[in-house]
Amino acid sequence: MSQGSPLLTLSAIDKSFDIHRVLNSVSFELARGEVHALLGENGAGKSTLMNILIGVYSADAGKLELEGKPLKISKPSDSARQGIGMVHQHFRLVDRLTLTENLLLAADDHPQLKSRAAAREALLSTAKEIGFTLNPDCQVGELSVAEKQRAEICKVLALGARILILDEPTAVLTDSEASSMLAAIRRMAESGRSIILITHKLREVVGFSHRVTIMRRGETVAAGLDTSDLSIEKISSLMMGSSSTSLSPDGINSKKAPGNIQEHGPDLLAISHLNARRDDGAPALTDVSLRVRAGEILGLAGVGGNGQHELTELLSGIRSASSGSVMIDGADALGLSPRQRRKLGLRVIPADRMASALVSDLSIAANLSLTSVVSGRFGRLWLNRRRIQREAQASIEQHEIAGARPSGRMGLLSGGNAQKVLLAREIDSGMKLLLAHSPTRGLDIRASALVHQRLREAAAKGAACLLVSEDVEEIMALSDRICVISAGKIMGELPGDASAADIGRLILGHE
Ligand SMILES: Nc1ncnc2c1ncn2[C@@H]1O[C@H](COP(=O)(O)OP(=O)(O)OP(=O)(O)O)[C@@H](O)[C@H]1O
Repeated sequence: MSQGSPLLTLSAIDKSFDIHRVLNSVSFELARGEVHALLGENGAGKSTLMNILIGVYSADAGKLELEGKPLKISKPSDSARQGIGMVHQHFRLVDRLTLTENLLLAADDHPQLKSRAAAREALLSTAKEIGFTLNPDCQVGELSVAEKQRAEICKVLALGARILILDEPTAVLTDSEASSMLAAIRRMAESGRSIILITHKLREVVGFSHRVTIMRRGETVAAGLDTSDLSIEKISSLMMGSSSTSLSPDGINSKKAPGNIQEHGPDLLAISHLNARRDDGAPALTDVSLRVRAGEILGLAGVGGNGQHELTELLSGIRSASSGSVMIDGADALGLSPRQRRKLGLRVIPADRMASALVSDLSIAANLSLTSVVSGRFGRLWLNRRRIQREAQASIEQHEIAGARPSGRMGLLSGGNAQKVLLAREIDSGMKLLLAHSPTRGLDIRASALVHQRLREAAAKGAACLLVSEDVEEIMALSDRICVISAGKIMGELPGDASAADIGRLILGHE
């Protein structure tokens, strides 16, 4: 990392939405060739600050400077012209096009990338430089999540980014994919680029970043600290205020709650010899049998892409099985709609909450009441809107959904607060079986701990919980029993106190 004058400086940035002050005199400084982690709890203001830098929002006050000169950014193309690029969590690639075509689509301001051959060559040389392999002629829709991410990074770099903002780049990756991504990020910095790494994973901050800036509630609480002098405990207390370090680095309370393991009741979920296919016709699930009893959490561990997605869709009622049976609370559920399964007591926290469970264009009250409206609880002919608002306000208070108003738009909530809305809606008195898929993905330490607490409480009250997660620590922290899935097959069952090595052996197919 090069010393000397900073490459980029943001000083005393203010931003409000209506009367809500989101950034309060925030400062941030980036050096040439560094990986600079930007850290803060859900809702701290990280995305808003970065959106100001890339021209999506404009600041109400404050100053931006690039190489000591004022930087004027009023729209995204201004930041791109200055060599600032962002890779968002939801990739901006068109699935039906090849990677080369995606680059051409984004290359309006880049006459040197106008021909297909030039765009293709730019992608290949960028990939080679940072140690990625990619095929520029492959349709993006055929790529895995990790490949799409590499593709998006190459696209942004090929467009000339020298400052690269990465928004939680490892959130959707497996452990080994994440390690190679982090190593590539270091290589990008070594080649002179500057990286802003937004992450919730403190190990990535300490292990892979040169410096860290920490935000809390719209303010900078630590600016540009050298990570070589910092422990994970110190970072976590700076992030959350001093009261806070009973949580482990990734937000996982390492002990199961005392009394969590109780006398388990009857099977509320019984899956027998289930077979299903993927969208492309290949086998997704082969002869899967599982049962989850009242009062227990069954963890389903495995590397992502091994049938977990299809299993959750199938249990939710949005994918069909080729054979086998699924019983929910003793009733045959396979032929039932999602709504009928809900009546049996099934509640679902899907992996991609914004795509499959929440409606970002609707209000928070509408999202909280969505399922009750369908069931007629707020009236059959006319909706009792006042009651919907009143109950939403009570839910917001009870679940401490910061910055939320019943009439506020769902899509504007931060990730952690959006998950709280979903938990508030799904964990209700009618719940018997909770299916939670990667419930803490993208959440900060405190929000993750809250989700874990909710799962434990649900089990303690007698619900059966199926926790599907790629995060082995999460599985170990919460599960009473653990099953391992690989290539769509259940590889075996382990007790809740099994070690990561035991789980790893089953994932690899070794007894
Ligand atoms: N366009 C907007 N209108 C109103 N409020 C907004 C808007 N964008 C963000 N907010 C609010 O600003 C606050 C900061 O949100 P922001 O997304 O910047 O946080 P974050 O630190 O990136 O959180 P996360 O880690 O969950 O992504 C939140 O309370 C959010 O609801």
